[in-house]
Amino acid sequence: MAETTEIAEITENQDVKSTAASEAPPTVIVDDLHIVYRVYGAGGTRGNAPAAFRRILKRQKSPNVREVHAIRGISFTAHRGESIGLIGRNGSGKSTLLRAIAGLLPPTRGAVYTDGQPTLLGVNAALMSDLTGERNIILGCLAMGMTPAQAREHYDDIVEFSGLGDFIDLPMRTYSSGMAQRLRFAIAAVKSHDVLMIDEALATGDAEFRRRSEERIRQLREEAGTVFLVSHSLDVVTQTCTRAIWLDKGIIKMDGDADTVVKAYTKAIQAAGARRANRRRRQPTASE
Ligand SMILES: Nc1ncnc2c1ncn2[C@@H]1O[C@H](COP(=O)(O)OP(=O)(O)OP(=O)(O)O)[C@@H](O)[C@H]1O
Repeated sequence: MAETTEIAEITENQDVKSTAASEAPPTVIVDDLHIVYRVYGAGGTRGNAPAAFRRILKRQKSPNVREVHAIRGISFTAHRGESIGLIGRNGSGKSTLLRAIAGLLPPTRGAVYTDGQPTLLGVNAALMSDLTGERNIILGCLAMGMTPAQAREHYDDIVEFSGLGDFIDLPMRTYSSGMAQRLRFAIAAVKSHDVLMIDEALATGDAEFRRRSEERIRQLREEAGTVFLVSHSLDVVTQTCTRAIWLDKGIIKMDGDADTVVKAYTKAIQAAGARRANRRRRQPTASE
C-alpha cells in the first residue's frame, strides 16, 4: 500500500538501498517509489453519459484516460547535513520527485518516509498575487508555523534578503517572476527547515542574490537540515550541493558526490549531442 510516513514509524532493519556513504541520521527515505499521473480527456472521443455509466458498472477505465509513469521505482536515503541536487533532462521526473517527498503527490506504489516537515519552495509556492509583498511575508511566516510575533520579528530580515526595496508595498502581481521567486526564497530561508526543497529558485535571481542564496543554503545545511535543489544550472549544483542524483525517464541513472555526477551527466549530454550531429551529417539533403 502506498504511503507517506514519518521515519520513526519504520523498523530499523527495513531493507532500503542508499548510495550515500553518510553516517548522519536519515531525514528522507524513498523506497521503490512509483508516481503515475492520470490525464483525463487525453484524446479520443468525449463519450456519452450511458457509456460512462456502463463503464462505471463494469469497473472499466475511461478510454480517454492516459497514464504517465513519471517516477519508476526510485529508492534512496537522504541524511542530515546533505544538500542534494536533482539533475536530468526536461521531463525526467525531478519536480515530481520533489512534490512526492513534500507529500503533495501520493505514491502510486512504494513509500516516502520523512523525519520532520518537508517544505517545498517552488514556482507554485502558495503566496497571494493580489496581496502586497509585505502581507505575503506575514502570510508565508504564519504558513510555516510561526506566531504573529515571530513573523514580525523576521520581517525586516526577509525584506532585506529579498532585495525588493520599495516594491515590498506593491501587490505581488506587479512583480517579475524573478522578483516573486526571490521573495519566496527569502521567506522560506528565514527559518531552519528539517527538509527544504527548492525547485529552480536560484535560476531566476541576479548574481548578487544567487551568491546570498548559495550562502544561505550552506548555512541551512550546517543547521543540520537537508536541502534538495532542482536546477538546470550545473554550476549551481556543483557549488551548492554535496551530492547529486541524476534522473533519467523516471529512474535514478547515477547517485553520488555532486562533482562526479555532474561530470558524468555533462559527458552524456555532449555524447548525445555529437550522435545527433553525426546522424544529421549522414542524412542526405534534398539536393543530393
Ligand atoms: N500534472 C501532470 N499531469 C500529467 N503528467 C505530468 C504532470 N506533471 C508532470 N507530468 C509528466 O511527468 C513527467 C515528469 O515531469 P516533471 O515535471 O517531474 O519533470 P522535470 O524533470 O521536473 O522536468 P523539467 O526539467 O522540464 O522541469 C513528464 O513526462 C511530464 O510530462
